[in-house]
Amino acid sequence: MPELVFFSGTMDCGKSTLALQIEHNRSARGLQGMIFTRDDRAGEGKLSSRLGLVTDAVEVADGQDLYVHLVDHLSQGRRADYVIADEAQFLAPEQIDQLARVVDDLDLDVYAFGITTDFRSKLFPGSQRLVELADRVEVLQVEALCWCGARATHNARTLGGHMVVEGAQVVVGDVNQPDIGYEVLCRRHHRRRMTAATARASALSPDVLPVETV
Ligand SMILES: Nc1ncnc2c1ncn2[C@@H]1O[C@H](COP(=O)(O)OP(=O)(O)O)[C@@H](O)[C@H]1O
Ligand SMILES: Cc1cn([C@H]2C[C@H](O)[C@@H](COP(=O)(O)O)O2)c(=O)[nH]c1=O
Repeated sequence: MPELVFFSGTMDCGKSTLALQIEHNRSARGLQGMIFTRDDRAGEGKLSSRLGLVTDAVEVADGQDLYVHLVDHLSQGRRADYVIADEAQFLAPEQIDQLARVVDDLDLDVYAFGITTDFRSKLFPGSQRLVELADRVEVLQVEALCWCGARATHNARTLGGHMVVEGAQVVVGDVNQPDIGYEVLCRRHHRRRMTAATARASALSPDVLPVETV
């Protein structure tokens, strides 16, 4: 049975790498994939991994109907044996419904990859819809780690190394704004807004001893 699978995890846990591996293994056996992405750090129409691999992809636009895109593609006599959607957190909920329809009505497997929550630990609308609709949600095996060594479960946005909790939900990483970065943290340190830089700074500052009053 074809499936809608949501591979989810924090940033930097290997989602795009896995997407490229699935694509490689299937294309090595003569299958052809339809690859969707949106706002990849490598630029428009690219699916890239931090390991340096990159492939061409269809850049999804606002309001684009992904089911219609597949139907048009197939009715032109072109092939699509499976579908990959990277950066799926950036898709609209309706586009996730369209991907579910691709599974159910076109009998194609759809592998979606994305982060579940944003820098404030709130669900992205696209990821929420994936959790609601997916046949399976798979958490990636390679753990990203917090600076303290615990498993990283949350994504922090940083400004000059300091965690911020205000701002737009979507700010693509590694492009345009050099001051803004992302860091994965465990829940404890995300709650305390303690990044690697702030932890280092507080470790360096001299202990403040309680002052005894007479
Ligand atoms: N220099 C490196 N050597 C080995 N593995 C690396 C290196 N740089 C990145 N990685 C691996 O790549 C992962 C990030 O891959 P990527 O697919 O881009 O992540 P995601 O799409 O989840 O953000 C890291 O978690 C790490 O396992
Ligand atoms: C937490 C968070 C992330 N983003 C952006 C930053 C990156 O461009 C992608 C995640 O890509 P990755 O391959 O999983 O590293 O999402 C964002 O726009 N808003 C956020 O809150």
